[in-house]
Amino acid sequence: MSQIYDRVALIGLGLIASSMFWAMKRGGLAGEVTGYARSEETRATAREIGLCDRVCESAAEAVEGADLVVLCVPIGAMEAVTVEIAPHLAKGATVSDVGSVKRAVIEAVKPHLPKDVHFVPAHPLAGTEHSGPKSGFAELFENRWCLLVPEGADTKAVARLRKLWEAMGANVDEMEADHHDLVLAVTSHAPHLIAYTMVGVADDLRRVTDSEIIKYSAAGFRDFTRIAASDPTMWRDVFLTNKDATLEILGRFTEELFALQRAIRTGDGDHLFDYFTHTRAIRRGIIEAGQDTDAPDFGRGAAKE
Ligand SMILES: NC(=O)C1=CN([C@@H]2O[C@H](COP(=O)(O)OP(=O)(O)OC[C@H]3O[C@@H](n4cnc5c(N)ncnc54)[C@H](O)[C@@H]3O)[C@@H](O)[C@H]2O)C=CC1
Ligand SMILES: O=C(O)C(=O)Cc1ccc(O)cc1
Repeated sequence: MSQIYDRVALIGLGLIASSMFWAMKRGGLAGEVTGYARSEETRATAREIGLCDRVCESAAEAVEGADLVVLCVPIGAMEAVTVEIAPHLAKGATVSDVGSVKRAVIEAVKPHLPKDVHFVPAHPLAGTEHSGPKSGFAELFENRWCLLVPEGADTKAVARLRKLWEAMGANVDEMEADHHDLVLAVTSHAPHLIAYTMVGVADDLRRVTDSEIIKYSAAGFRDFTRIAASDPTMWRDVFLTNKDATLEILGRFTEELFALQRAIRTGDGDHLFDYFTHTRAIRRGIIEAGQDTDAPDFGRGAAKE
């Protein structure tokens, strides 16, 4: 595959940045890739494992001369990083990010960028519960969606970034920021919160010992524990910044949960049966649309069925 950018800078060297690096290297998609992470330890690990062609001592140094800069830090760090790099960005460069929430990132980043750079927010819908520089792999984005939220950005800059994500194996769609945040609240953010809660509940239930929880974990609970092992900083930031959409979905969730609770208490088998028949149809619809991988890890390189 041919080179799409001459110089890419990755700010934050965790799961997503390292997966991008390996995918770009595999495909020859970037000339030089520079990287920066806040912690000395992460920078040392990156140098050790060959993550990035050049690991820099500051974000400012990393973005110098880059034609693409991708912010791969937790959402709460996006603004500070942008303020730091803004004076050092090359004229005509594209700045993007991979944050799980889009409106908050746009509000944190856009006001600080010079007028002569293009801002094209992005969100790859691919990940695992692992984090850090060693957790990435080139196949992470294969057959996964990457949503671009261009909000009127230069069409050539958007098309070039789309090309990069497609070359890394992703299917690309464009979406408006608030809609993105609502869709993700339903499909990712609320489910993560429910998983965190379920694992917390199991832990509270002292009648079920830890060893029993581990020993008898059926697939459903096992998936909850996997999701609940996700990075606490990242997920704290997701809920703090996608507050309204998450609260709306959780409101609906608790209403439905109470209705099911009532059906169980009153012995209303018809309600339960109809509800589960409806949800089964939704699942089958997803499979027929070819959008389920049945992979144990969401995003772990499984091909579309
Ligand atoms: N983990 C996942 O499954 C997915 C995460 N995302 C988004 O991608 C972004 C990064 O997530 P991961 O790669 O999973 O995180 P990670 O925890 O693996 O890596 C984050 C990196 O950012 C660095 N960092 C933190 N604060 C910094 C700062 N102020 N300046 C410079 N570097 C800083 C950390 O040292 C670390 O190297 C987040 O915004 C997250 O919402 C998007 C899709 C999936
Ligand atoms: O590991 C999982 O189950 C995920 O859901 C991965 C994931 C986490 C955050 C995102 O914004 C996108 C994908």
